[in-house]
Amino acid sequence: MIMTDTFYHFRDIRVAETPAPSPRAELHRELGRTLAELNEQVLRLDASDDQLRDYIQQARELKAAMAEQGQRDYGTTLRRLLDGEGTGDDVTDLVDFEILTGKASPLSPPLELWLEGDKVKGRGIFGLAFQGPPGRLHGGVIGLALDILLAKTQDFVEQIGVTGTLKIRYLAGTPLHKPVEFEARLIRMEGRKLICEGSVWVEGQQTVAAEGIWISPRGDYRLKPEYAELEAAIRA
Ligand SMILES: CCCCCCCCCCCC(=O)SCCNC(=O)CCNC(=O)[C@H](O)C(C)(C)COP(=O)(O)OP(=O)(O)OC[C@H]1O[C@@H](n2cnc3c(N)ncnc32)[C@H](O)[C@@H]1OP(=O)(O)O
Repeated sequence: MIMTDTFYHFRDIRVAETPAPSPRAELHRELGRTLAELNEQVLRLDASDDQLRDYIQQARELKAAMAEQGQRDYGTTLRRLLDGEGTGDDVTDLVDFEILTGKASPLSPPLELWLEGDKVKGRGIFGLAFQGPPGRLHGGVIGLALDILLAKTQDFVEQIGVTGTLKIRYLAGTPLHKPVEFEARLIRMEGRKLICEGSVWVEGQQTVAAEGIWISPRGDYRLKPEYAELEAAIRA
């Protein structure tokens, strides 16, 4: 574990964003990327039965070798963060393995998300593993991406809640292998409800529109003091 002078609290963590990764976190990202590439490679692999048996054996041996290392405990990491004593490695341990956005997850393109002014922005290139209709991104994967994108509007506010309602209108197919751009913003807050909207774009054409309602389990949503200037934008 890398020791640093900076400690993180769970509430400081932004969806899909981390501090600068440590060398260990960089290696996890490289391993995750390599496994994601392997996942693309395995699709309809044109190998003989003998070759496939050999790959199965190799994959089992790799899994067994990794299993001997064990896995760091999620609960312990989360506890340190909830106590405000999390390290940068604790943050990457949580954020980097999230589905779709985690930079060390083999289940991620990855989809990158960031805040820009009063908006959440995102970008990702999706491969064949994410295919729905031929050559197009699966609508359910788009739904997952929108769920994470819209959840990130909660970076602007105090409280973190769960998806209550997510309405999606698919306007056109979203192609694989091309940069897909995402955008979301806060519309308004009503007590424990946060209302937001998002969109998906490819080469300047909008392919998807979404509206969401997030529910805070306890406590009303309100803007973080550093985003107080959004008040005018979300009322406009
Ligand atoms: C520390 C680690 C944290 C970690 C948190 C990390 C979050 C990561 C999230 C990842 C994304 C997910 O996968 S989230 C997982 C998918 N979502 C879920 O599993 C949610 C399942 N549903 C629930 O748990 C519940 O139904 C809730 C919490 C959403 C609502 O229950 P409740 O708290 O009893 O709400 P209730 O009092 O009835 O209603 C409060 C207000 O919200 C409205 N409302 C209630 N439900 C909904 C709804 N589904 N859609 C729209 N609006 C709704 C009501 O009309 C009311 O409005 P008014 O009368 O006041 O106007």
